[in-house]
Amino acid sequence: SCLEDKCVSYHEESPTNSKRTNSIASSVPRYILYDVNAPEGFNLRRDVFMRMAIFVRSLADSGDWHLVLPSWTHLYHWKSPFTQNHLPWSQYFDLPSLQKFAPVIETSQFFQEYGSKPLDAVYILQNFKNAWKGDFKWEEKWIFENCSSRNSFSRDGDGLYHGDVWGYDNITAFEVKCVSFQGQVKQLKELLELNRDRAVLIDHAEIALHNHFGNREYWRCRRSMRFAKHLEEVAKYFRATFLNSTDESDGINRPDDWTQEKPLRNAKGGPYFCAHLRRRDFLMGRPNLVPNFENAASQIRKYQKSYTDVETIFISTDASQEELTELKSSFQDFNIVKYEPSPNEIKKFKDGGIAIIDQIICSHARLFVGTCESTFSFRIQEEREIMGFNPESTFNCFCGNNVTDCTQPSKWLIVH
Ligand SMILES: C[C@@H]1O[C@H](OP(=O)(O)OP(=O)(O)OC[C@H]2O[C@@H](n3cnc4c(=O)[nH]c(N)nc43)[C@H](O)[C@@H]2O)[C@@H](O)[C@H](O)[C@@H]1O
Repeated sequence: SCLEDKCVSYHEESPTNSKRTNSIASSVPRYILYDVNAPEGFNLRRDVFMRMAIFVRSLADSGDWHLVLPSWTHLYHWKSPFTQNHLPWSQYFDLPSLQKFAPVIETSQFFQEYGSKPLDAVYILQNFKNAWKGDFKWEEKWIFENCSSRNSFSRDGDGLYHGDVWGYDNITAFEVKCVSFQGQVKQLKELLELNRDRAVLIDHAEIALHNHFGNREYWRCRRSMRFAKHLEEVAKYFRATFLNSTDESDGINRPDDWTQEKPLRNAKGGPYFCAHLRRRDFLMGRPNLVPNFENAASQIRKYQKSYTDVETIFISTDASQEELTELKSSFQDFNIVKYEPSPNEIKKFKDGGIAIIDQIICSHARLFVGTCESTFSFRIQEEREIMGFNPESTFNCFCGNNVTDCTQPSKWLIVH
């Protein structure tokens, strides 16, 4: 927890504190904004969202707090040649479902309600300098310290800090502080209690860990992350048209309202396998985990022994066009199906939406084999847990080249 002297000096150091909100009625809306390390991908960001949503939900008795959903800026992995900035969460997720778990609002609503006033505080989380080194000891702690890396905020003549948040370059704040932070997200409450702030931005929120990974609260939050209906519709049509797969025939019973879901274990899935074959930066970053296509196809053939009636394989991949030709020849013994969106669909759904459609189709397969350590695959596994598949059909990943018996994913089973 906060070391006392640092907490005190925080107040003394702040020359603009007089302008900060210092007393507010409990009914006044208050806002937590957050941001994530720029290079992180979409599916890790979903996990960071969960940590923050679970945290903000836990603040229900401490004021009218809202979590502001960070509008999407163009992510590194989004390769289509048009910019994809300032996208709302409703582009990808069903907002009413999210709001049944935690008080979340879109960035646009935050600007409407809060206007262009300076944020009260920006807390930039960073790892402790000695983290994981020498006599490092794991404990929950945080402390204000000098910033260990550059950030976008700088102090101007008006005494305010000006910076760039989510691609908006006109954000101002009364205070910007770096916080060496280790431990669970719930520690952020101590930071919030230092002042009666109305709007606080937590940057590098990925540094704060889940309060509890995999408990009931975790899964309730995860279940609330229903995809946007327009993406669900496309995936549903694709499954019915090209994969002979409908919820009825696949034994899937998912009520429209996630709070009505019951624990189930009888999902069967459509008559197809799904292979998630992660390429691109994974080939560089985790080469030992990525098999070539020939090898991947022979691994699927082994699974086929337990699923003798399945001959169709749905391929989900970020492979390049050139790689796809090779992929198709390697899998030619199978009936290969791939979702290939038209340019119009890519413009409409964006790269994130196309990836989600792939994920939805994969999550309904009879058997899923993913890429080890890919968060894209992890999110599919969770989706299958929610729908009630046999875990044996879900927690599988391809072994890299020259490896016959690799570590398979941990079975994170759903808790209701
Ligand atoms: C090596 C690490 O990998 C981590 O990726 P990893 O967990 O797989 O998963 P993501 O963080 O989602 O990043 C991968 C991104 O690549 C695209 N992508 C990957 N697989 C597919 C697919 O099957 N279909 C489609 N349509 N798109 C795909 C998609 O935009 C997705 O969000 C990154 O988050 C880290 O930044 C780092 O690069």
